[in-house]
Amino acid sequence: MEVTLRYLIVLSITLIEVALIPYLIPTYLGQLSAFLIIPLALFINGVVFPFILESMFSSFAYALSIVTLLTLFNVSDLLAVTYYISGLGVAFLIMFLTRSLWERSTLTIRRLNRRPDSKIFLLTFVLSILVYWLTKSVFLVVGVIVDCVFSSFLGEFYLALLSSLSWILLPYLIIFEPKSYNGPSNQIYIGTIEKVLIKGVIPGIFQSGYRYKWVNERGKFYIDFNKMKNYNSVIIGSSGYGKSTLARTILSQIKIDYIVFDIHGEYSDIPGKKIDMSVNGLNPLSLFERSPKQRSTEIAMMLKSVFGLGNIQTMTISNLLIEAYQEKGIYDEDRSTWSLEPPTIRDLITLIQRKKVAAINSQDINQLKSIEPYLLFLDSNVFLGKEDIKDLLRGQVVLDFSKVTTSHIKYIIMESVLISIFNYMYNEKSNTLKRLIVIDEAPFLLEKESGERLAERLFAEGRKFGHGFIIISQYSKKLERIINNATLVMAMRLSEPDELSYISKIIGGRYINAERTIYESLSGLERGMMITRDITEDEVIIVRIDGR
Ligand SMILES: Nc1ncnc2c1ncn2[C@@H]1O[C@H](COP(=O)(O)OP(=O)(O)OP(=O)(O)O)[C@@H](O)[C@H]1O
Repeated sequence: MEVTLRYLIVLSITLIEVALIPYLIPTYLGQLSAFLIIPLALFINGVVFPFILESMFSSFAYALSIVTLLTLFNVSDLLAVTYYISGLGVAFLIMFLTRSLWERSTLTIRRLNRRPDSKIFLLTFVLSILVYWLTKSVFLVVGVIVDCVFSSFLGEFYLALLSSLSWILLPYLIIFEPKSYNGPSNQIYIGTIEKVLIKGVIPGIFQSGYRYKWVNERGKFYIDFNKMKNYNSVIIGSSGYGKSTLARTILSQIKIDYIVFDIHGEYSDIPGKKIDMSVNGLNPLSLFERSPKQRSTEIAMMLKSVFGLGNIQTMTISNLLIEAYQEKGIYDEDRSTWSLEPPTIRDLITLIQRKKVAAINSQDINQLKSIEPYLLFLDSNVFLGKEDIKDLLRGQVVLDFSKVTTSHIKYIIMESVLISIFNYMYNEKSNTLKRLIVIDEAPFLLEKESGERLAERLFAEGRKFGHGFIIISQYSKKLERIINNATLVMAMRLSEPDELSYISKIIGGRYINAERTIYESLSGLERGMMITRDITEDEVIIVRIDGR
């Protein structure tokens, strides 16, 4: 057989394998292909190629191209190369036992060139530049050079040409057909996948179970909210590593309504109306379609959380509120009155002052006095907003809290807006995501008991009504009760050991060794990188976020 034809056959086999394996990986066999199909293919190649090429040396030279294939399929460790080499070993044995083949093969050794072929050096130069231009990979360039030099000593120009060409063709086939995560429709592009966590081929000797390691991956990472079990996600990471940037990347592409709780004024450049909460404000005593009694309890509980009030103070406020609603003609039993204009904090203070004058015993006066300072503290123009909250929150909205001066007021507005979202949410069921709510600096809300309870309910019940949440936090404290209802946890660099182990456990799932590997990487992630579990592939990946 012609030498050229032999190399063409070998190259074609490799290319067919490369073309077929990507179709097998995502669809049918998942990670199994990396552990079964590739090693098997490599072993068979190792056995068959020496017979086709009629040379052990050429087959070995070709092994370098095989390394490319391995690298591209993330089976980049030396262990995997041994599948091919062991195949060569089997071929060697067969050749040795069948003397004729052995003799033909050893002819190559005798043919070894002492003076390398200059044509091949020129070829090396051209191919190296081409490979670098196409792939920007020094690894592949080194592969071409080694392959060519090896072939030049064999004096086989075609081997140099064909096996080097495979260093270009293999990456070309894969680079230009990246593995797609989550399909092309309804997607939000997040960035490029750089690594994927895979289970090692052999169980660890000094530890129980398989060891996990990161291998290079190529592909794009998308979020498709409608494919999520619930629409909730958590973004966690130390300050300055890109949490808000990631949220902005999502929001700048999303087509549906959203509400962003922007605590530090970091979302001014995304689409949508920006509302300065220090100016517009809203009346926290609005009913938001609740009954006056329910709403009075909610407000009293909120003030209890904010100021750490006692039970008697909380009850006093609740009763006062019911009275204040009644003074405005709003009654629990008459639903038609619920749409009347609600009282304000200022009305509540006036009511206390009137009641103090009218009180007949000192106990009543003292109770009223004990809550008065808190209400006076909240007597702010911020709470005199007359705009209908429903109109305020329609469409794509950024609620800018950066100019609201006191944290108590900030919190009360936040909780009131969330309660209104919560109450209006029940009006309509939905099978798709209709509105995304982004809460930056979530601990600010979650540290208060009433805020935590509210967030927990919203997280658990939002899906049915087409509401999804993105909770952003620097630490996991207080996230425990909501994180289990989050489909996607996107973690950036963390440094606290407790945080690291908690989040690694969440992302790593039930595999203890995976958790260890994630822990180590999470503590050293660069800015703009994250570790997450891809929900469609169920793979843990490292993504470089395309920040906007
Ligand atoms: N993916 C990215 N690509 C490029 N630059 C980024 C990326 N992510 C973040 N940065 C840069 O890092 C800086 C901090 O980012 P960002 O404000 O998003 O961090 P953060 O985690 O939200 O911080 P904080 O918790 O303090 O709000 C910004 O200057 C931003 O431009």
